[in-house]
Amino acid sequence: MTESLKNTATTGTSSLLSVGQAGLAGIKNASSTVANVLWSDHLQSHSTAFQSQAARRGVDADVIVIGAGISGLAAAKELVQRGNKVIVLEARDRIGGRIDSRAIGPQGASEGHARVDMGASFIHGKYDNPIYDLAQDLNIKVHYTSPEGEMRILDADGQMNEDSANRIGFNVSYTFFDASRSYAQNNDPSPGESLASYVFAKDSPLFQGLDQHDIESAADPDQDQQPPNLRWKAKTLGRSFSGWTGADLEDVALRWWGFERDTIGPDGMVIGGSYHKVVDHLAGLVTDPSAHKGEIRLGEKVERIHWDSEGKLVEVMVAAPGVDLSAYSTTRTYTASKVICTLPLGVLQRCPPAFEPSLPPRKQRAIRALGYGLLSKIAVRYDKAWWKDSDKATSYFILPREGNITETMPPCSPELQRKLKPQGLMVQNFITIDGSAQLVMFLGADYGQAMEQADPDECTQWAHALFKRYLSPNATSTDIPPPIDAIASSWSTDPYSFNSYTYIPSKPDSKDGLPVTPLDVAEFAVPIWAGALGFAGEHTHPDRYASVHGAFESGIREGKRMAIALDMHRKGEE
Ligand SMILES: Cc1cc2nc3c(=O)[nH]c(=O)nc-3n(C[C@H](O)[C@H](O)[C@H](O)COP(=O)(O)OP(=O)(O)OC[C@H]3O[C@@H](n4cnc5c(N)ncnc54)[C@H](O)[C@@H]3O)c2cc1C
Repeated sequence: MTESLKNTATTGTSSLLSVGQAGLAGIKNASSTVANVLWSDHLQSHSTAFQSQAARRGVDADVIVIGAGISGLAAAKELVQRGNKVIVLEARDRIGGRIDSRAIGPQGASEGHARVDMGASFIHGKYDNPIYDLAQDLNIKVHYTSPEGEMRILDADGQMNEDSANRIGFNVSYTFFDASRSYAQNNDPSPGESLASYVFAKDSPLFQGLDQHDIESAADPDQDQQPPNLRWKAKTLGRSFSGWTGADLEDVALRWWGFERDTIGPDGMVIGGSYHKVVDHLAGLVTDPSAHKGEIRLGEKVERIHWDSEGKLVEVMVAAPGVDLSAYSTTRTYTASKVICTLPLGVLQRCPPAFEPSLPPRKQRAIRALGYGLLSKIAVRYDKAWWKDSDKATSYFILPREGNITETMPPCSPELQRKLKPQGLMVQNFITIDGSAQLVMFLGADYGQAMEQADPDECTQWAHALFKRYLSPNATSTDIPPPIDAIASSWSTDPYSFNSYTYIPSKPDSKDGLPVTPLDVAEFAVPIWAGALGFAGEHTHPDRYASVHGAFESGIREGKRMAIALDMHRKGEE
């Protein structure tokens, strides 16, 4: 956060750092105090007009939206376009939340220079997906993997022939995306059964067609033993899908796997770290200067949400991050008829604001019981690409080596290493727009935790060594340049996210002992406080949780619902 933001937030004077189409550059360069000051000046006039209208009604806005991630921005856009006054309160000094197109390299985030998407980078499903449609409208380049797949399974020893690699690759994606889903639907797995119990079962399609001898003589990979036969490789590759679920497959419920009605068609990778264009576009619509209806305020951490049921108002109290809440005079209160809360599940679980009155038991159960997993990334940038297929959005899967399963484990203590199960690592060739070359490693669940706890420089060296060994095993070290930059994510400790996305766990709720189901996700979509407090965010969409498109749709859903309620109120139809 910049000094100017910190100051305004703690003194309680105006921190009217809003986002407007013309001002997006100011937001992107939020580290530049000069840009902020200039932008604040511009906003003073904009907000004065806004406040004088609101003041007449004794409230700051019709609706306050908490969080400027994609769900909050979608909700705010919907409300503004339907004629409502909206303030979006965002704790960070940037918009986008778990969409985080980070500048990498010396030039910063100016247009045409390198960025990398450290949060969402794929558009999952081409059809029935509003994010794909938006990307088309905004001319965002999306790379679609061909049906044959630009997927390379890599074995540092070069022992695996192409046929075996293809077979394993097919088995893993078929088992994970098709067979397990139809098994769960056509059978009646108990709520406690895990996705792993099907995927790694002895007769699982994961092992179909693999060498019979290998299958019979397979050692249990969990026993930290040799031999890396094909069955073992398929299993370690299968484990790398903890990046997809955010959790070990042992922790994900089989029963609800494939229950969702999700988007259709292939996944596409957003090129050049440009996912931010989607949120920038929505922010522009929210703060459209011709409408003067919406504002986005950064550096406003919501600490308390109070419903005045008699006055039919909701008060939202904000504090500068780190400010002691007992010093209420240093905070600011916003008042509105309604509030939409898009705080991530991780924030609601670990560091929620005070809800007054407290959240009803069913909402509390949903918060407690749902799983919230981790996907981490480390992006390493080079002057030029030295690996094959650097012009394609290739996914490389690095498999552990025989006799050296710790090599593919992030740098961590021997105790932690003993807890990690051997698993493959997905590395994405990340297509840039500035001519530089980037490799991004995806690490799910425990691997992500270990990486995010480690020293970033050590992680970079570890990732670089793995890339060298696996992506170009025959090159001499002089052929391969050292990295020029690297960024590692920190989603697990980020106080505005605390991990990455929702999953439905196989473990029952710790308090009532009952199974967790998609109804717990649906529970979030139910507004409370006589409709004054609504909820949006990826964790509130039973069909499309854990995704950008799900979060977006949840925001549109809540924005629309509140706009209708406000219209009815204005017409006296309540
Ligand atoms: C590493 C990673 C990779 C991913 N990859 C993909 C992908 O490829 N494709 C895909 O579809 N999805 C992906 N996802 C999931 C997707 O990014 C999320 O589902 C989606 O962006 C969530 O949007 P949201 O609006 O629900 O939440 P968020 O984006 O988290 O928005 C919530 C906002 O609330 C703010 N906030 C938090 N606390 C406070 C507070 N106290 N006061 C005020 N504001 C607060 C946060 O700063 C944040 O801006 C990925 C996520 C991660 C982390």
